[in-house]
Amino acid sequence: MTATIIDGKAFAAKVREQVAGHVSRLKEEHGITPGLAVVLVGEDPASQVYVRSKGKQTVEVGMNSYEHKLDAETSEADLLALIDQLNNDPSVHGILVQLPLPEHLDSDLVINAIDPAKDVDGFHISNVGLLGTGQKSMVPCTPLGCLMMLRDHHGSLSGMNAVVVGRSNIVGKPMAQLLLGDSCTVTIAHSRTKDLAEVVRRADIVVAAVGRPEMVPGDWIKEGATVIDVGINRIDAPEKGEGKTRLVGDVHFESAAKVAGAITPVPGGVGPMTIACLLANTVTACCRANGLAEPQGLTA
Ligand SMILES: Nc1nc(=O)c2c([nH]1)NC[C@@H]1CN(c3ccc(C(=O)N[C@@H](CCC(=O)O)C(=O)O)cc3)C=[N+]21
Ligand SMILES: [Mg+2]
Repeated sequence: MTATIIDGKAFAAKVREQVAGHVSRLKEEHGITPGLAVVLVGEDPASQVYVRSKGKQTVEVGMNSYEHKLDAETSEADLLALIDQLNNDPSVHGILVQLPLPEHLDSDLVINAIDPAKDVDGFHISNVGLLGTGQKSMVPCTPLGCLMMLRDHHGSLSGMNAVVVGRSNIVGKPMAQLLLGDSCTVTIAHSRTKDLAEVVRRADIVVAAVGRPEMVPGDWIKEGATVIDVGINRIDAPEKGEGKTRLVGDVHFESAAKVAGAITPVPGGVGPMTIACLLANTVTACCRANGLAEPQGLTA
C-alpha cells in the first residue's frame, strides 16, 4: 500500500484563489482593500524569508501589505507603541508579529496587546478562549490549514481517533480544539507521553507537531491512517554534497508513506497552507470589521 500524497501546495493555491475573489468583491462592491501588517523584530534569516514570502503572497491576492522591520534591540515600549498605532489604523485589518521575538521582549505581553479582532494568528488570549468555548474567533493559521486538508480528504471527521503529538500554544493545543469541534476523539501526546508509539498506533488521524526531525517512524502508524506533518526541520544532507541541507518533517516520510492512507509532504504540505490561511484570516477580519458577511469555507 502506498499513501495518497495530500498536496498542500496545490490546495494553498486554491485557497489563495478564493481569497483573491473575496478581495476583488470587497474592492468593487465596497471600496475596501484588506490590509495585513507584519512586524519583524531582528534579523533572523529564516524569519526574513517567511516575512518576504508572506508579503509577496499578500500583494498577489490583491491586499495591501505593510512590513515593519525593527532592529533587534527595539524596546518593549517602542514595539507596543507600534502595535497601538496598527490597532488604531483603519487600513490595517490584520496584524502579525513574527515569532520568536528576541529574548528581552515578553511575547505574551506583546501578543495580548494586539486588538483581538486584528489578531490573524489567533494567539491573543481572547481568541484562545473563544476557540476553546466554540465561539467565533480568529483561528491559528497552521491548525486551520491542517483542518481544511483533513475535511477535504475525509468529508466528515466525526468519531475518528485523532492523536496530536505536540502541545504548543501555536499548533498542538488549538489543533486539538479544532478536531474536537469536528467531533473527533482527541488525544494530545507529547515528549513525556508513556508508550507514545502505542498511543500513535491507535490514531485514524495523526498530527505531528513536535519539532523533532523524523521522530515518528512508519511503524508507529496504523495501516490506512491519515498523517499530517507540521514539522519543518532543516537537517544536514551530506548526500547532496558538502555543507548541503534539506527540509524534513517530524514524520519519517518514506516509511510512513508505506502504511498511511494519506500523508502530507515536507516541503509542500502544511507550510504553504499556513500562509494561505493567514491571507484567509485577513479577509475574514476585514469583513467582520466592516459588518459584512464573511467568506464561507475559509474559517473553522
Ligand atoms: N506570528 C507568527 N506566525 C506564524 O505563522 C509564524 C511565525 N510567527 N514564525 C515562524 C513560523 C514559521 N511559519 C511558516 C510558514 C510557512 C512555511 C512554508 O511555506 N514552508 C514551505 C517551505 C519553505 C522553505 O523552503 O524553507 C513548505 O513547507 O513547503 C514555513 C513556515 C510561520 N510561522
Ligand atoms: Mg510541543
